[in-house]
Amino acid sequence: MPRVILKQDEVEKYLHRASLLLPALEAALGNFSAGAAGGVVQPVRAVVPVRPHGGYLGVMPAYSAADDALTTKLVTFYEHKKDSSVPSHQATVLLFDPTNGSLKAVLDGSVITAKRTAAVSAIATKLLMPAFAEVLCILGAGVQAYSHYEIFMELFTFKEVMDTTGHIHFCL
Ligand SMILES: NC(=O)C1=CN([C@@H]2O[C@H](COP(=O)(O)OP(=O)(O)OC[C@H]3O[C@@H](n4cnc5c(N)ncnc54)[C@H](OP(=O)(O)O)[C@@H]3O)[C@@H](O)[C@H]2O)C=CC1
Ligand SMILES: O=C([O-])C1=[NH+]CCC1
Repeated sequence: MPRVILKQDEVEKYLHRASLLLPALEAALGNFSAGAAGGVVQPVRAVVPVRPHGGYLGVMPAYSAADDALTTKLVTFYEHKKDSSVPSHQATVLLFDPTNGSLKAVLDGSVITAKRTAAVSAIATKLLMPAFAEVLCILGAGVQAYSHYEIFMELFTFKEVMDTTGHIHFCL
């Protein structure tokens, strides 16, 4: 059995701001982009379709020599059903001891997925956004829309935010 099991509220406590992830993610992206010299082994995600139920299971293993971290995310994603109490995306992260392969921790992966994805978008935006951009437009209004809104409002300044529910938020 792993020594540590972190449920969603506990992961949320450690990751209370997605921007806490930025330095580690920038380093990880740099290491991945450096190829073999960066010491990241991350095969393309394996995806198993669950056709009768309109879903998928994705398996996302990785090893980072710089962090000496061995992990995999398991994620299921299903068609979003209106009024369902089950989120369309559910994830779990397993962390192993790289020296002997023992399972060290099982973490709820939903908060990690929401915040990591938004943080990576924010890194790309920091590098690519034109200086004159004033309006943030978010397509969709689900988990990712919220996590992107959260970190974009923390890092950037916009005059307006528009979403696909038709709401416009005036920021200045
Ligand atoms: N790259 C990555 O690492 C990750 C990518 N993703 C992807 O991000 C996307 C959003 O994920 P998530 O927020 O968790 O999903 P949710 O199910 O929480 O939200 C999906 C949102 O998209 C809206 N939507 C669906 N179809 C349309 C459409 N045709 N036009 C406008 N809005 C639409 C839904 O509206 P309604 O409620 O009205 O149906 C809902 O608000 C997905 O495609 C997901 O696979 C997610 C996690 C990680
Ligand atoms: O990385 C991820 O968790 C996912 N990408 C697309 C669906 C889920």
